[in-house]
Amino acid sequence: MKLSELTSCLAAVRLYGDGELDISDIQVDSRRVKPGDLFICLPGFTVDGHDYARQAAEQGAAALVCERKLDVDLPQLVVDDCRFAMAVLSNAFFGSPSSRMRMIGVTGTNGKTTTTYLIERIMQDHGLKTGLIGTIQMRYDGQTYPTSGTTPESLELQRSLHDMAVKGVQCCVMEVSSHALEQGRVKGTDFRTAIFTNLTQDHLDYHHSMEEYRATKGLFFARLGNVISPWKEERKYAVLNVDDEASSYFAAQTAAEVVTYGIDNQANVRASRISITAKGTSFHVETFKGETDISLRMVGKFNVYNALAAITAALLEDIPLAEIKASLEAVAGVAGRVESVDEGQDFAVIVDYAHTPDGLENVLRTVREFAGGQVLTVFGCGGDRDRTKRPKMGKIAAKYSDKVLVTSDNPRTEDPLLILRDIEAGLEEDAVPAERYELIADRREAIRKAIEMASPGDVVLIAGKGHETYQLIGGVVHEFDDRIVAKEVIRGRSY
Ligand SMILES: CC(=O)N[C@H]1[C@@H](OP(=O)(O)OP(=O)(O)OC[C@H]2O[C@@H](n3ccc(=O)[nH]c3=O)[C@H](O)[C@@H]2O)O[C@H](CO)[C@@H](O)[C@@H]1O[C@H](C)C(=O)N[C@@H](C)C(=O)N[C@H](CCC(=O)O)C(=O)O
Ligand SMILES: Nc1ncnc2c1ncn2[C@@H]1O[C@H](COP(=O)(O)OP(=O)(O)OP(=O)(O)O)[C@@H](O)[C@H]1O
Ligand SMILES: N[C@H](CCC[C@H](N)C(=O)O)C(=O)O
Ligand SMILES: [Mg+2]
Repeated sequence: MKLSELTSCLAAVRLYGDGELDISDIQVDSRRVKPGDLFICLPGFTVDGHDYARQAAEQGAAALVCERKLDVDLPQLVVDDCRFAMAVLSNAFFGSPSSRMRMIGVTGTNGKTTTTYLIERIMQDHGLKTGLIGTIQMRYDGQTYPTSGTTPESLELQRSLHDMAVKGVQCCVMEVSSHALEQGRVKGTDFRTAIFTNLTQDHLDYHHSMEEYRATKGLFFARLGNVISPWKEERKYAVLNVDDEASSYFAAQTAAEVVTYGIDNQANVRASRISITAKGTSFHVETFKGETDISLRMVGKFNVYNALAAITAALLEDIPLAEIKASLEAVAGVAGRVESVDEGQDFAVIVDYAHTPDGLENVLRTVREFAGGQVLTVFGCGGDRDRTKRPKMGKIAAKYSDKVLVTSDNPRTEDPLLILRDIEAGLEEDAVPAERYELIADRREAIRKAIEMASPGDVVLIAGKGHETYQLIGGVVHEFDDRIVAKEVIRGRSY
């Protein structure tokens, strides 16, 4: 594609140099630049991509996109905001791939991954070739690819959507994080349906206040309909959880058709008669296309919400309710979400990805409902993330557990002991007796201790890392999987 063709899709831009040269690819990491590539200089949170322009040039970059004219002998597109320019250029370069498939996006503090998995299953079973992008992985056309976060950067996203389109993917369901909305990672992506799960505290390190966090999530609904592909039906849907008060705020922001789901309040898709056991959750659902009973193999009231969101999105795709029911009932669960570790022991061990106060409270309430004995909770909080959630999670863990083992999650660049102390501050504030909790920085050791302590009928909940197969300590990535560690300890205990 010619550089000048690309510039035409950007509003405010100054071009220095030859616009007629061909661009073979786009890169944002100088280390990946190949001859003929366009290098976008991203002013990052840790380093500035402008400092790597020279290296990109040495590796054969054809041109640069930057926020100030650089002293590098290459054609340059000077823009106001490289991150936003990246989204627009990537979408144009890859030929607006989202316009070639049904896009369903899921945002909210908790439940995004689970909801996307449920939707993927329904779409696949219906015979639609479906792609999935989110926290655990990206997968389509029989292949899985690792992801480094929840929502990819716009360049990677458009590249992946393009590949999906080439491989005949008809529908893509993806998680849309608040970081992504703030940074314009999904800018230009043509969503047909935008789903909201819930809004509770997380990421206040990045968004500063709940109002700001909500406003960022609101961008998803406010922008829905801004991108309209000529061949697609123009109808867009905002699927909102009517039991979450943020929904009315989003409803007021969107031009799309609002479709609601919920349990406690009147909704277009509403569940009732909920029954939760240790094996699963059943409920009755009334929808705008009939009613039925559904028995999920996943536990917890929160999974009823995730299922309702998936049902609503699927009905909007004209999938019959009976088919939706069959697909949902076939899902055994999502990796690392209330996942049982069963080595034949006489107590339960559950690994869960709850890493927010609300997530932890939900999973603990569920666990308490079917625990035949004590609840022993192992959890920690990630470093370089919202500090204010730490004491809150400490309080919640103590409220619903008989014993709490406070340990490390991914400390990242923080001192693990200081994170533990932040959590302990919540325990102290609630005057939790010292014998009801322990601080053990080594996660393996904390898991070992909890499992050693368990008696028949007890539940050991290991929260925060779910599917993760690593632990980030300092700058080092260590292999670590709660499920494997728990298995090893249980096996060791039985001999
Ligand atoms: C805060 C944040 O969003 N950071 C993202 C940001 O990193 P950054 O700005 O620090 O990047 P940087 O290291 O400063 O580099 C700046 C630029 O220089 C370039 N560079 C750098 C070195 C070099 O030798 N050559 C070079 O060209 C880099 O490729 C980059 O383009 O840009 C990077 C790549 O473009 C992202 O990977 C990175 O996400 C980091 C890993 C991250 O932790 N993000 C989290 C907070 C996040 O986005 N989470 C959300 C929500 C999670 C959820 O609740 O589900 C998510 O969607 O994952
Ligand atoms: N609808 C829900 N409401 C509240 N908590 C939930 C809900 N669904 C799941 N959870 C809890 O949150 C944890 C994370 O769930 P899930 O991975 O589906 O959320 P997510 O929004 O994708 O998280 P992330 O922001 O990390 O991508 C689960 O392990 C569970 O404990
Ligand atoms: N998407 C979340 C995941 C947190 C998972 C937890 N294990 C941690 O590392 O803090 C985040 O990046 O904040
Ligand atoms: Mg997720």
